[in-house]
Amino acid sequence: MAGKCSCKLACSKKTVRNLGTRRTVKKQWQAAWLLRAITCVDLTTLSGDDTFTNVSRLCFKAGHPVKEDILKALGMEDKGITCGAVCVYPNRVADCVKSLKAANVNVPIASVATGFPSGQMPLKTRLEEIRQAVQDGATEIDIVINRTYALNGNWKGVYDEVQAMREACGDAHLKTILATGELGSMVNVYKASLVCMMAGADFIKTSTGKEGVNAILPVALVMVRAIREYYQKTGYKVGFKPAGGIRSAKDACTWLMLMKEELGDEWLSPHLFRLGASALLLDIERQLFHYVYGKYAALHEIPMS
Ligand SMILES: O=C[C@H](O)COP(=O)(O)O
Repeated sequence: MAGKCSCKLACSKKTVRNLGTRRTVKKQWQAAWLLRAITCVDLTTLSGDDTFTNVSRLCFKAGHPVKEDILKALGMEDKGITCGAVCVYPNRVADCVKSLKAANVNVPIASVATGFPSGQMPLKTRLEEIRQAVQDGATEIDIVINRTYALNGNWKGVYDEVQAMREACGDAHLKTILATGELGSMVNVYKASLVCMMAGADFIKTSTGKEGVNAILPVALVMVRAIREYYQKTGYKVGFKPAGGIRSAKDACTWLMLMKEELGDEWLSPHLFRLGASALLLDIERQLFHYVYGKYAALHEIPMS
């Protein structure tokens, strides 16, 4: 991706290169950061072969993200640590409602909607999909923006659609997925971020996880700076959700550092920060296991990850 100003782009690259190195967290501080990361994870399954069975398992895991013995060793067994939400296709929302109830787990249900991931459907259908997901029990909706409009510079079109989606959500939180890997330039990422926030997004999210390039730090930096600018100008705090390809505990810490450095401590909690990930929890649990037991877990030792 190339922005108009190569100097700014070089600065962004330097800023993000330093993120994982300038500040590193180790030992008990790393364990604390990882537990914090867990509370911000939107534990996700978005597959064609999703069934009630794997969705139930996901829901249970979202409510019990770390094994009891590890939590006890960390003195955190009574802190009610859960993931930020579960994230599924609209057709699986009812499965989540049933599974969370059966497991006695209180975790929000996020549903992707609006013809995820491409969004190539009539607006009427996309809005109906949102309403149905909310009616079925989703309290958070992850929509995709219209990339055709964005690439053609039709920002009014993007704004109008997101605003209609905002309305269709009712009380549900709206996360707008920019699909930055398909936006073609940093300038478009910046404009799309602002347009979504102006249209009422509660969160802006990098990617669907299905693009060729998903959550990457240089692009995220543009988005979080747009959030900062929007906050400074309007007083509204908008959340940030990187998603797609986030797999390691180290990555999770780096994303938290980005939030701390660019937006401050308030953006280190689930109401303003989420990590969209299907496979991140395994590595986080492995690292916590290592911190507690001084060795890496065999897979059978953390079977629910
Ligand atoms: O919104 C979440 C993403 O689809 C998850 O992507 P991932 O499977 O690469 O973690």
